[in-house]
Amino acid sequence: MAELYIGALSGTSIDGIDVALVRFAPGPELIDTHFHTLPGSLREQLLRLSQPGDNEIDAMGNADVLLGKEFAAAVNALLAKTHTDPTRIRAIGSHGQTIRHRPQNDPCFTLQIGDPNVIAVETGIRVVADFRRKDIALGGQGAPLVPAFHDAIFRSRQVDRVIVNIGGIANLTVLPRGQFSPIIGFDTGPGNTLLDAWCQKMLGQPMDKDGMLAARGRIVPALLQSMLTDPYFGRRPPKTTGREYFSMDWLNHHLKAISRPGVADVQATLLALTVHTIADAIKRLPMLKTPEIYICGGGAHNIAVMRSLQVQLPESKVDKTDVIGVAADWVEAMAFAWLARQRMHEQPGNLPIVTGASRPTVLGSVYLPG
Ligand SMILES: Nc1ncnc2c1ncn2[C@@H]1O[C@H](COP(=O)(O)OP(=O)(O)OP(=O)(O)O)[C@@H](O)[C@H]1O
Ligand SMILES: CC(=O)N[C@H]1[C@@H]2OC[C@@H](O2)[C@@H](O)[C@@H]1O[C@H](C)C(=O)O
Repeated sequence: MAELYIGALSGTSIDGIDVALVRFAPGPELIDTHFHTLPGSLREQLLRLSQPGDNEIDAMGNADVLLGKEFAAAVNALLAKTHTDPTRIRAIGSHGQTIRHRPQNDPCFTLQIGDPNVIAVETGIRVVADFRRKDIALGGQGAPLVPAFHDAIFRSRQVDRVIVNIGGIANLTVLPRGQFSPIIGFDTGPGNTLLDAWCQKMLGQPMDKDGMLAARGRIVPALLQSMLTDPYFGRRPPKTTGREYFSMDWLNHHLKAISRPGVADVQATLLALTVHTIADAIKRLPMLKTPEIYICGGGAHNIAVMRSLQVQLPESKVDKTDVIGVAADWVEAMAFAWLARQRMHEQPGNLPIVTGASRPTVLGSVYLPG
């Protein structure tokens, strides 16, 4: 029997909440979507919580509830838009908002907020949340989780494929055409986070729309080389990272040695960093024969990013995931609908080969409205 789920996510760009209504019959079909803008004050609070600071517990407790309300509002708006009664939804899969991810700590941890109890009560729908920590309890990094979903919907028998999500952080999934070849998945490094941060700082704009500022600049080779020396890029997977690592402090550290860099030149160099680290990660993948490369996440709209990826990977066709059936903006939200369904069907959600966990496991806890 067909089932309806809603996937909800606020990603590392902290630009707003993506919600997707998905029908599983049993393959997933995207029915409709909604993007819910976060109030500016809450966005500020979340950005602050993403870096170590003062009085974090009070700030986190407050943001946890406020964000839960925003997730509920986002879901309710989608239900209204689609004239869907809440009783028809089997569950909401809510990722929440990552405010800290410390895969290198001992013990490592990850923290997502957006209280699922509030979401359940204010929507009247059961919520599956806390998707990452069971994987961490089993020795994994709790991320990336989307590779299992990519495998479920994007794997081809004929060609090798690489799916690249360019969100705040960029992550990729390698889907070899052979049924039994292992999937590879990891975070390549910064996606849009530094591009957004520099643009915000220098121009007061939340993003460099279509890479226009970057297109006016020239790459600063010394800055690019300095950033590329970061050990993260050379590390072997499993590996994940976050905006608390690739932060303005990280950029300022590398800028120190550069005398009077131009605003557009730094933007161009940051764009080159994103593209270079993704392309380099793909070039170093074993066993792939000219894979097809499909991009999702907000970075797929950055024309300059897409063009330069194609230049760096001339033998492959670089395209958006739209051409293989899912609009680039909605892959992640759909993935959390899928993960909620995995939870309700008591099926594993993680891929140990990707996260480093000791075994596949059912992910997430269930929160009831009643
Ligand atoms: N037209 C555009 N031009 C340039 N950049 C864009 C454009 N549209 C979206 N973006 C970028 O995409 C970002 C949002 O991407 P997305 O929603 O995939 O991030 P996210 O889901 O928060 O991240 P993550 O996958 O890391 O959790 C914006 O912050 C912006 O940098
Ligand atoms: C801890 C965390 O929130 N990680 C995100 C982040 O954003 C992109 C990349 O880094 C990815 O590893 C992950 O999100 C997706 C949804 C994932 O788990 O696959």
